[in-house]
Amino acid sequence: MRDRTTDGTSRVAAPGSTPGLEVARVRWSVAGRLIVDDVDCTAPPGAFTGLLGPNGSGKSSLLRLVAGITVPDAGTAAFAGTDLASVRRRERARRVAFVEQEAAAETPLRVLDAVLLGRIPHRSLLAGDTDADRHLAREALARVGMAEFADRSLATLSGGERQRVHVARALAQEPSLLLLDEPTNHLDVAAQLATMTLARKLAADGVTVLAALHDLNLAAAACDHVVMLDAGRVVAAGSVKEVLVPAVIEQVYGVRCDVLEHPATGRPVLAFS
Ligand SMILES: Nc1ncnc2c1ncn2[C@@H]1O[C@H](COP(=O)(O)OP(=O)(O)OP(=O)(O)O)[C@@H](O)[C@H]1O
Repeated sequence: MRDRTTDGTSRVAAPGSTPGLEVARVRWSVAGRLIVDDVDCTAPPGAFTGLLGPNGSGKSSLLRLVAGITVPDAGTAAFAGTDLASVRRRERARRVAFVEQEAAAETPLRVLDAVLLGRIPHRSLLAGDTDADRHLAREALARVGMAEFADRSLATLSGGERQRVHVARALAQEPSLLLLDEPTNHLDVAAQLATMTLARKLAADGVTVLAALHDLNLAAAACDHVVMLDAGRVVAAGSVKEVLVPAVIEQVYGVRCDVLEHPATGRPVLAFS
């Protein structure tokens, strides 16, 4: 598995018994504009990968291509060695969960029922929820700290609460590949840290997690692997220590930064100036 960057270098991704997500030569244009420009990148199996880059760099577009919501003009996204485009919709929904950045307008739905939607790919078409489904859905709500909201109407929740319910729905789906588009949006600092800890835990349990993130310090603190996009292209990929360096940050964001070491974790901390 390789990440190919614009300087032509490539890097072997972290070893794993089965390949995780492998995006190969993916291109996507809309209205005559190239948005995702020949992207090669990987999300190693059982790791938490951060997809980074400035506003408009193509993070959401790439996630939507991997999720199968949009179809690339060229290239493939394979998971565990299988081209996802060749997988039937229902099977794909069992394997891949996607939490979008801005959820669609909410229908009046009870929180627990919203989470139970994640179980649909796992049951036969006419069957209703089972006790096991409801148990899993409640467990998923508990994992995102929303257990006591099960009977509330989704429409009455705050942005951050709703965001966590969408993550719970993705967890109830029991995916092997979890795609998250800015999962810490709307969240306070404690909820942000809890979300990152959860992503790390899921990865440790074998889920391949790919999350678009804006906060470079959250990515530095939590990710195993990062991919930096700029103008639809991969400009750097690798470990946090390899990618989150002053030269890359300055090139991509046009800001100066120093990289310090976290006194407790030893991970990089970026100080911008
Ligand atoms: N359906 C579309 N029609 C036209 N332009 C689009 C469409 N989807 C995405 N774009 C454009 O593609 C570019 C990349 O958008 P995208 O949402 O993928 O970026 P992003 O990195 O996720 O940005 P942000 O960090 O601001 O969420 C933007 O300039 C956006 O306006």
